[in-house]
Amino acid sequence: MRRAKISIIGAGNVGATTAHWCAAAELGDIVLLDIPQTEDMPKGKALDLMQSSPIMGFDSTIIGTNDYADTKDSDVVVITAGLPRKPGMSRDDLLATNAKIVSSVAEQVAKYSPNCVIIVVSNPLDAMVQQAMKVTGFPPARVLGQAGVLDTARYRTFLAMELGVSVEDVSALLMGGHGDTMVPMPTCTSVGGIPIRRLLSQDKLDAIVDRARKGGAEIVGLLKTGSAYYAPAAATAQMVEAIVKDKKRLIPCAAYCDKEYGVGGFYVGVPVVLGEGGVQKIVELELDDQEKADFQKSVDAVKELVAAMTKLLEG
Ligand SMILES: NC(=O)c1ccc[n+]([C@@H]2O[C@H](COP(=O)([O-])OP(=O)(O)OC[C@H]3O[C@@H](n4cnc5c(N)ncnc54)[C@H](O)[C@@H]3O)[C@@H](O)[C@H]2O)c1
Ligand SMILES: O=C(O)C[C@H](O)C(=O)O
Repeated sequence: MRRAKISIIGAGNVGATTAHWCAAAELGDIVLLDIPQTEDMPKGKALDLMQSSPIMGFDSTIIGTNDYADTKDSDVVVITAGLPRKPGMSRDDLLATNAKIVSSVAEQVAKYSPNCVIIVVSNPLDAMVQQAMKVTGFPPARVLGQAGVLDTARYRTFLAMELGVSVEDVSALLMGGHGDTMVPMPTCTSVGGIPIRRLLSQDKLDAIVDRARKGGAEIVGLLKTGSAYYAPAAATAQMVEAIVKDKKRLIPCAAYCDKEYGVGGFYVGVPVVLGEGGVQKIVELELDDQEKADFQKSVDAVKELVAAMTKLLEG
């Protein structure tokens, strides 16, 4: 059986850690790419990671490079290239710099791996994934963004901490954009099969939702030099796994919604079936009035961000 080829563009914190999780799970052979100015850094990280394989017991070839030719014919390409935010910044403050970076990366990805599935991680996520689809001209099913798996994992972690139970028993869903307007779905949250509202008061639930919404900023405030990477990389690796193993995971991703949820042609976090070829299906839920209003607010924020990006890029 042929191993999957996974290229990761941007060999910084999220990129290198995604390579680590993907290699440890034997998801395929990995190419870690960064800009020429970083010289041999991607090679160094790749070799270091390879040397952990006899200890950890995984078979995966990992190479580091500054040359897109090495990424040729990848099955999955993860884009983590771009600046992370610093304390006091919002993700949207990265728009101008990262839109240019993601555009140039997407152009190279389309040239060297015209049949791949792209997972965008760079922020501000919902605008970056829209730009990647535009530049590559790929069908929307093959371009998606990582946000919901991470945001949901944060929400699940805080719920498990509050209830003193295993994270494994907490099942949940968050929708909307990857920003302060993300939409938690208490009606889709349960612990060991028990609806969350039977276990937690509304006040406690609201506080947990608020912490999950601000989960990225909480880590930025603690790290001071950049943003989260262990959990974001684990979330990305889970998406890579779903694609290369055609697992058909039902998980939240930033997916292109046109008629779906009445979004009208933008990327936003929704539950999808993720497998071979990318997004196999967008799962449309009946939202209650509050969820509808919150989701619309989040979609409006994404639309504003994309409009700002278009203005920046077009002059
Ligand atoms: N979607 C999410 O949930 C999520 C989570 C965490 C981080 N992020 C975002 O991911 C991005 C990366 O975060 P990080 O912590 O790894 O940052 P980092 O600074 O550690 O790494 C970024 C890497 O991108 C490289 N890079 C810059 N321009 C490039 C280009 N044109 N081509 C290839 N590589 C290029 C840099 O040299 C650097 O090595 C940031 O934008 C961050 O906000 C998103
Ligand atoms: O918060 C950030 O800037 C990084 C990422 O989007 C996160 O949620 O951790």
